[in-house]
Formats: sequence, C-alpha cells, structure tokens
Amino acid sequence: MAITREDVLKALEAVPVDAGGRVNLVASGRLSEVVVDGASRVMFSVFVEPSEAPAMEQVRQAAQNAVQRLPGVKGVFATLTAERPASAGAATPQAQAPRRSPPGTAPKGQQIPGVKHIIAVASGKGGVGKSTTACNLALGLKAIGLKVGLLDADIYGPSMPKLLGIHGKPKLLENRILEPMEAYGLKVMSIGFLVDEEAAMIWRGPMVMSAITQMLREVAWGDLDVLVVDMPPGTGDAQLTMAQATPLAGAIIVSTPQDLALIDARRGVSMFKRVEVPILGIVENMATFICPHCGQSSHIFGHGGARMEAERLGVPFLGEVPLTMSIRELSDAGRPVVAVDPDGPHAAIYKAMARQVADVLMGHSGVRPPPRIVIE
Ligand SMILES: Nc1ncnc2c1ncn2[C@@H]1O[C@H](COP(=O)(O)OP(=O)(O)OP(=O)(O)O)[C@@H](O)[C@H]1O
Repeated sequence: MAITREDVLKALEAVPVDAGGRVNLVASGRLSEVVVDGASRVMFSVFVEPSEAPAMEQVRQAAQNAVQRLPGVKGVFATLTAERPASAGAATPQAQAPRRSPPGTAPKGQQIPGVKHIIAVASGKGGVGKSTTACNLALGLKAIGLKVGLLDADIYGPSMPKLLGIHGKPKLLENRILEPMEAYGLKVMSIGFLVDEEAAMIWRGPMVMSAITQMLREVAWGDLDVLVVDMPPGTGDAQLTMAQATPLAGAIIVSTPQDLALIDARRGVSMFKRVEVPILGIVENMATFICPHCGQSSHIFGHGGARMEAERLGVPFLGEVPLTMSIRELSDAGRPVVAVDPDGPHAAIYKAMARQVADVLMGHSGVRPPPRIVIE
C-alpha cells in the first residue's frame, strides 16, 4: 500500500523533541511540509536555531528512522534547516512566528575548508544555457591547470548528470559525508544523483536551501582551487537566499541577446550586488547562429546586447558563445565540447572566459600553467 503524508505525520508524532519527551516533533512547530513522492520517498525538514543544530541532530535521526521503519517507505530525506518560511509549521497551529533576516543582513556563509574560491553561474531566466556554460567553464578552468569542482545547485532542473554523462550514485563516506562523482577531471555533485527530478520540483524553499547546504558542506570536495556552482535560474527569494548563504567569491551571469533576457540578466546583476557578491562578468550565449551546412553566421536573436549591457552596468564582458548544433549535440550526449574538442574554436571561447575569471580570482599569479613538454 502506498505511504501517505498522514502515515508519516503519525510516525513523527512519536518522536520527542525535548529531553522529557513531553513535546513531539509534529506539535513542536518545527516540522516543514512533508512531501511524499510517487516512488514512496519521504522528504521533510526540521527547523532549528543555528545554535541548536548539534543537539537537534539526534531528533533528525530519530525522525528519519521512525519514517524509514514505516512499511512501504523507499527512502527518507530528512534535514535540519535554520531557514523558517512564513508558512512554517503548517502541520501545527502553534507554530512560532517566522524569523528572517532582511536581505543583505544575513550572515555570509562560512568558507568550505580546502575550497579556495566559490563562484556562481547564474541567469535571470531559464533556458539561456547557464548549465552548459557552467560545465564548459569549469572544464576551461581545469584546462588552465586548476583543481575544479562543479556543484549543480539547479535543484529544479539538475542537468549535470546528463551534461557530463555521469551515471550511478555518490558513495556515502563516514559521518554522512558524500564522495563527489568524477567526470573529465572535475569533482561533481548534483541533487540529480540523489533524488529524481520530480521530487526536487515539489520541494519548498527551506528544503531546497537545506539540500544545497548539504551538497556544499557535506561533500568531500578535498582541495579545490575553484568550485563552480550552477545556480537555479531566476532572481527570486530562493536565489537571493542562496547567494547570501554561500561564501561566493563572485558571480557570472549568462544571457541570450534578446531584450527580455537582458532585462532579466540586469536583475541578476542587481541581485548579486545587493548581497555584495562581485560580478565576474556577463556571458552572451547563443549569440550568433552558425549554419552547420554552409558555415555562414546569422544573428537570429540580435547581437552584442550583452556586451553593451555589461558596459552599461560597468561589469566585465566575458565573451560570446555561438548557437551551434555541435554544442547542443555534444551536451545532450554527455560529452561537453571543452572536454571532447579541447583545441576547437568553441573550447577556445570557454577557455578564454576561464582565464579572465581565474585572473580576477587569483590576482594574475595563482594559476598554475599546464606542464610544457619540451622535446630536445
Ligand atoms: N551555445 C549553444 N549552442 C547550442 N545549443 C545550446 C547552447 N547553449 C545551450 N544550448 C542548449 O540549450 C538548451 C538549454 O541549455 P542549458 O540547459 O544549459 O540552459 P539553462 O539556462 O541551464 O536551462 P535551465 O534554466 O533549464 O536550467 C540545452 O539543450 C543546451 O544543449
């Protein structure tokens, strides 16, 4: 029999949150929405004040075990979160009032040990090629000699497993730490490895944040020069909170040349400025269409708009990527162009972008050049 939300709430009513066992998790007002997906997997968060997190870990575990024991449950994803939305505790009438920091005042996320720089690749709207850019830019950074990780935080449409042709699940190491997957020399983590897309789509804001925080901090990234984060598209609350909670060294905005996309890109720039994250630059994607038959170029969506917008906003312009069949075909086949055609014209564009970004991050000196082989 399929598991229902009511079954889960009943099981959670048996989990106490205080030492005396007088208050249960459901009655405590600390429980988020409970989501049960079509594959009988259950997801929920437990709200805590940041200082309570170590003590409340026991409660999280007890809650997870209680739900896991229910017949028919195929998996449980229970997290602690310090982010309390306006609707928190919908399961209980006695929920406490939400506590949110006004934008720009929340503490910046803590650094991740071993990771030198974290950069976000973002877009004002979906479908502009943000993930394709993030993936090839990460490979470009690797090609210039850096140790690079890629975090797919696009929880509503994780695309890195497909773009990099990664199958399987990450290994769970000790203390609930996940081992990142590897592809083309990049360390990669994506929510797409852990849950199916449908489940992620129905997550509420705090669950999204909590999952992203886990992917950022509970993954054995090791020593990295740069961690590239593929952000969820848009400039809403979720993106703002993420930009605020992640210790970002800078952000890259991807746009297509259409006016509407550029208006959204401008919103992206101002969102990062609001949370004091420097803009490393704007990328114009799908700028020029190169005909696969005759090689002629046409500016289907206009041309040069992102460069002008970057100038207007006083932020760097990182380059333009043409709309080509080969980029799309290779991406769809899990063979990113920078990895499979490293000396081709498209890889050259992404590598030039990577160099500009690395120069800013490392102040022109920190980039290790690739080894030179001299034949005498
Ligand atoms: N320069 C390009 N030339 C041809 N196709 C491209 C190019 N850039 C991206 N694409 C294709 O456009 C589609 C959308 O790209 P991508 O998934 O990278 O966008 P996105 O902005 O991350 O989208 P979402 O908002 O859905 O996450 C994909 O099919 C991709 O292969």
